[in-house]
Amino acid sequence: MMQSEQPAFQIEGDVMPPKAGTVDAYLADWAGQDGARREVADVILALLEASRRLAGRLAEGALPGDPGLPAGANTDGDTQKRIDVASHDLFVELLTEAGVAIILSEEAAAPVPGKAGGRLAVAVDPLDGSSNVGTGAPLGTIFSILPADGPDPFLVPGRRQIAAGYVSYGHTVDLGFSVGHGVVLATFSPSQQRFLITGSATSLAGDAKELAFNASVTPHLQPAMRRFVEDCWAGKTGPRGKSYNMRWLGALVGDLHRILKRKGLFFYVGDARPGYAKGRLRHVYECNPIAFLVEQAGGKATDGVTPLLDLVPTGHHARVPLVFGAAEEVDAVADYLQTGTAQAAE
Ligand SMILES: O=P(O)(O)OC[C@H]1O[C@](O)(COP(=O)(O)O)[C@@H](O)[C@@H]1O
Ligand SMILES: [Mg+2]
Ligand SMILES: [Mg+2]
Repeated sequence: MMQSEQPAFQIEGDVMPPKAGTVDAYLADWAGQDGARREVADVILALLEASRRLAGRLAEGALPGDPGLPAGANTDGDTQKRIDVASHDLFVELLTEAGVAIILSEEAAAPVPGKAGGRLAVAVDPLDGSSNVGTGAPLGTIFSILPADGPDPFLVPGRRQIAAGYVSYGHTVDLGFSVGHGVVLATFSPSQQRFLITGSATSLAGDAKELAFNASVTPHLQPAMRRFVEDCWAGKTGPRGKSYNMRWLGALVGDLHRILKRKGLFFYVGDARPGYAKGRLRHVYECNPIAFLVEQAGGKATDGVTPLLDLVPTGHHARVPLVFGAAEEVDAVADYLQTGTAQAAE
């Protein structure tokens, strides 16, 4: 697992705005003759191939056999479904083939060794939102690519990520990824069996008017967060001065994709329910890639106050509170949490 004898894995270069075409062509252009970039591109292509196969299986639903049948439990105590386990196996197999040294997945207690001598580590939530399986609502895959070095490649600040991305399995199969030059968006074309670039993420530099959070936890939120929510719902004449709408898909990747397309604010912070002191979402393979993508789109991602990418995960499956989206909304949450009052609102 430790590749400390290897040279540091560095990716540098100019910004390359996406242009129409396939993701394969974009990555080939981006990588050029650069060996390190080529390795990253190959890993992203392996992730996309796994996603393509997973999307095909998801589209068949229960016709060949119910993918939602229970198959065990993961380290977080979540019930695993057959499709959780199958998607884990698929991603580990293709990532190992692509030369990844070590893989951290939501569905395995410890990181899984991949290819000996590989220089990259991948953290992945192979199937996000799996409580949606069988309902037709969106599901997702989310991934983070890191250098496979140091005592533990995953227990490092998220700023060390080289690339991150997701695939959202909704009525379209959508990809968002970043190699550190903005967020490229693409949609899978079933007729061409390729991801085709559709553009880049909407700028998240300003404000937004859509909230995404599990509203059923409102009574358990700490007072400052409850006040934030109440002030948002108070609308134009309330302290936040505008009307908010609510969207919650129950799949983080789906909410992320919507926010990258048309802005918004997502939060899953700590609450008073047993086991939820740090929310529900896992630092390494859910929150870090999201923070990387959101910052690349001009937005912010914090644990409520501190930029998430500056924090060191306390364990492979550790949870962390997550607030992300349009920069001004994320700042407003931090103001409420720090002052405990509505004086955050202008
Ligand atoms: O409905 P809940 O339990 O509050 O949590 C929903 C959240 O949990 C998740 O389903 C966790 O991800 P997994 O399905 O990969 O465990 C997120 O996608 C979603 O945002
Ligand atoms: Mg998840
Ligand atoms: Mg999952």
